[in-house]
Amino acid sequence: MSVTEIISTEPATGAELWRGQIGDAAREVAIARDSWAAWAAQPLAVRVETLRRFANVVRGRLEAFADLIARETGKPLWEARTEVESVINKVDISITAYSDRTAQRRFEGALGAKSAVRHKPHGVLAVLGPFNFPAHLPNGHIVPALIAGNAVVFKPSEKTPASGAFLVECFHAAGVPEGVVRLLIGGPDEGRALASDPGIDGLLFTGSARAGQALHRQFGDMPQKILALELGGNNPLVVWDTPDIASAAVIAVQSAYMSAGQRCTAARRLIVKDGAHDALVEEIGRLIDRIIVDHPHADPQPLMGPVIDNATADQVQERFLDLMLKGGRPIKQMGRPDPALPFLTPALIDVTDIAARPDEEIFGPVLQLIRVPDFEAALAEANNTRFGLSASLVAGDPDLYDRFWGTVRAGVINWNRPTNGAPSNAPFGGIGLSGNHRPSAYYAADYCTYPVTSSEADQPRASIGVGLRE
Ligand SMILES: NC(=O)C1=CN([C@@H]2O[C@H](COP(=O)(O)OP(=O)(O)OC[C@H]3O[C@@H](n4cnc5c(N)ncnc54)[C@H](O)[C@@H]3O)[C@@H](O)[C@H]2O)C=CC1
Ligand SMILES: O=C(O)CCC(=O)N[C@@H](CCC(=O)O)C(=O)O
Repeated sequence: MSVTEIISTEPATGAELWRGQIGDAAREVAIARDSWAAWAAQPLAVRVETLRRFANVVRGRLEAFADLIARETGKPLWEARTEVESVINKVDISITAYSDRTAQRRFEGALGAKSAVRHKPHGVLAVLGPFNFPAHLPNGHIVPALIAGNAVVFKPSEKTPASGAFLVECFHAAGVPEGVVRLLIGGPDEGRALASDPGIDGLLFTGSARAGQALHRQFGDMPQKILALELGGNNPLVVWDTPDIASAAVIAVQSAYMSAGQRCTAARRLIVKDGAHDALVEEIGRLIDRIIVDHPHADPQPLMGPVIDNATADQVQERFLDLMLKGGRPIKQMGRPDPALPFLTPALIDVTDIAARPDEEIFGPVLQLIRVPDFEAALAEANNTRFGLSASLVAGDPDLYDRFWGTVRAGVINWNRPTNGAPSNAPFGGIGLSGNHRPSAYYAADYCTYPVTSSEADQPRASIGVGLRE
């Protein structure tokens, strides 16, 4: 029997939250195709004004939106509120980015002509969103795409369709024509159908490396379509020679366990100097014991809610067990207080003695400790991954940071700051398996348009200087 509905349940309770019909990618793309030219023909000021209204609509619905995101993802309410703030802030940032990155440029050309560089929208862009930031991350593609004059077909994650539907409703309420932002409900099958629809001009994807690789293969013989991939990470946090153990431990905990470890920028590997790490590990352990893991609306507010669903909790537990079977030594065991629900307690495991450590992203609250003899080995270990999204160094010595910055391969490199919490007013993307060199956030403006170079004169101007007989 074919599935015709997507049902969204609250991870924290298992209660049904939302249900909706699975959509038809071809239909949504056709509607968007019919609508995009009129949107692109609007003056930029009209599109900008419409997007500013969208920000106001979201602002007016902040509490309802945050409540929905908290219920649907399980993230704490305070964190869901910060996600909605990011949705609002994205508008002004994207307007600035559009003029900064894609403004018209004119300069002197040959024979008194002028040269000009202007940008055009692609047409219809598909957006596939992840579950962990079901509003902020797809919004980070949709807003710049709309400002640039594209139409969008957005498929939220099958795990967070209600948040996706809410977001689309806000665009429509603000006056973005219904045909210009289309909602496609569905899972990977609908994602594949959307990605292979001949009517799209490009795909903006945030999600796992595995899905990103599949899409990259699918787009292999379509160089004419823009493909932006924002993928996962196996991010290192190196703590070296710092007297401030308390702050280092806080940075480690924030990096590893915010959003229950379900951030692409979460620290997965904590790299420390062998023999000098005991105090740090003890302090992290003390903090872990104090972390409140609870329902998103609980009082006091938790640091972490559940992971997204029971299947994910099972997988994360299996991966933790697998690290133990391979020789990892748990410092803080992963707990699951209620086996029927996906609440996991934060885990810390020493994997130094595992000879071939799996270079995989464990998308949950697991931090792997790796002890190394010297800073050279720390740098090598930080780079011992196919991914390259974020990396942080905690150390007092600026020379160490210079070496770290110069050697480590990642799109986000921080000093005495967590690996996560990247700003929206800077480019955001990774190298290696973390993306395809089309960074998002501030640079999303780049992949939402293509540049057109023109040589222009108000009268024909030409001269063949050589090669003609008198
Ligand atoms: N670099 C970045 O900016 C970010 C990356 N992520 C990454 O996203 C992942 C977590 O999100 P998930 O929702 O689990 O990712 P996912 O890859 O499972 O799903 C993402 C979206 O793609 C769709 N999809 C899945 N397989 C597909 C396929 N073969 N073809 C077409 N569509 C497909 C899904 O339905 C969903 O809408 C993590 O790996 C995380 O690191 C998450 C947030 C930010
Ligand atoms: O896309 C932006 O506007 C900035 C990047 C961003 O928000 N990054 C966040 C969340 C991404 C994730 O980890 O899933 C972060 O760095 O924490």
